[in-house]
Amino acid sequence: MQIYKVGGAVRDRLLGRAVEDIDYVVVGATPEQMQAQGFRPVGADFPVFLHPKTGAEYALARTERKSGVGYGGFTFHTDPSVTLEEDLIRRDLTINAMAEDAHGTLVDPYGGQRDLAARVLRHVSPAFAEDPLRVLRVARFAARFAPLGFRIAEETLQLMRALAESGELQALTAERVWKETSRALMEERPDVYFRTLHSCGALRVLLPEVEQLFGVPQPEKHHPEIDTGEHVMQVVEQSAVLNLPLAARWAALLHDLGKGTTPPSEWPRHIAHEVRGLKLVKQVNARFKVPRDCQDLALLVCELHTHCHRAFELRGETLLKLFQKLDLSRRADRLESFVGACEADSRGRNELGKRPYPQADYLRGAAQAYLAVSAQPLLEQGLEGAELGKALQAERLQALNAYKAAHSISE
Ligand SMILES: Nc1ccn([C@@H]2O[C@H](COP(=O)(O)OP(=O)(O)OP(=O)(O)O)[C@@H](O)[C@H]2O)c(=O)n1
Repeated sequence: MQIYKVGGAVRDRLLGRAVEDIDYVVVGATPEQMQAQGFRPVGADFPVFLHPKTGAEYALARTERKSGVGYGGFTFHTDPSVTLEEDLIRRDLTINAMAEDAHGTLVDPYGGQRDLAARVLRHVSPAFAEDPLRVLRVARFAARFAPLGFRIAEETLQLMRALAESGELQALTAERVWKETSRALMEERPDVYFRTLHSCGALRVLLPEVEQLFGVPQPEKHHPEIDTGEHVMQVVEQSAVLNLPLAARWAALLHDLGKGTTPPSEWPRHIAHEVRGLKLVKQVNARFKVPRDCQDLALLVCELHTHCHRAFELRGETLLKLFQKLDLSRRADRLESFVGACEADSRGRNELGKRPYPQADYLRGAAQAYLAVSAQPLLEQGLEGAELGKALQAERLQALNAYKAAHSISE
């Protein structure tokens, strides 16, 4: 049997990037031979094995034929006569379809090096269409490699368009879509993922609530970019510039969904879009079985982002309600993500986005004042239950009013 490194490890080495995990392909072996050498099979029907010591993945060279729609709709053909070239041709992109033998010799039958040098994401062959998830993968690689100047080949975009139109994307499981999307959100240019999906027609299928923001105008005074879809893309981009965690990036993507349901007669204003957005955010969260912390933050940012922008105008009572909604006394960690997503929103507006955002520090200070109020003295006075709750809120309100007063004096 011959063993080769394949895929991301080869690509990343050639790009001079850190190699995280190494995948291997094995040519000329049977499952029985692999097991005899101590490799552990990953699943009953899947020709992938784990190395007994390193845990690295070793896949038998295989060809795939489609047998049905969706995940699990594959049959694998694997036998010792499948060649390395036959295995590589069914992979997604030329830059992912290179292999390297134990001596470091590169096997590159489909122009991976050429495309790396030219900064092109190009599919290897029509076998690309065997797995519709690849539409999302290409968009994710575009998001990752955009800072290096990569673009998607025109013929690959056409194939992605055809797949988006074929209805196959609907069959992708929630888990697979969320995995790609959450990984893409953590890339350097997450907006490029959504821009790519928008341009090939996949956003319409996967996230129609975001798709419908394109073409919706906002008032030029606050939004020189005008188009709501463009605004949201810039906000998502800024969420990465600010190095925000996943939940805040997800919230950045969904914060303005309500603007997609404003009657055109009201454009470019979007009265109560924060509340109108909530139903749509819930809908998207449920569709992709999004983790709880991401779900909750997206709802909070959707409902309350304008509060954050208007922080200086908020009365003590409103600040109190805001912090209660954020459940700050139990979830103090949430403040940074909330404020971060709101700052990304403020920055995602062309040149106007370069304005400072003093609201962030103001709210941080107010939150400190709120959290500094301790229940201990009240407990010592013998208060309990609803009475204790009421007294605690009164003290918090006092602290917030004092903070507000001190802040306006110092201004
Ligand atoms: N739907 C898929 C998934 C994977 N692959 C192939 O399997 C390799 C390994 O897949 P994976 O580990 O998911 O991706 P990497 O390329 O290693 O990228 P990443 O750095 O994102 O892990 C890819 O390079 C590609 O050759 C593919 O062709 N189609």
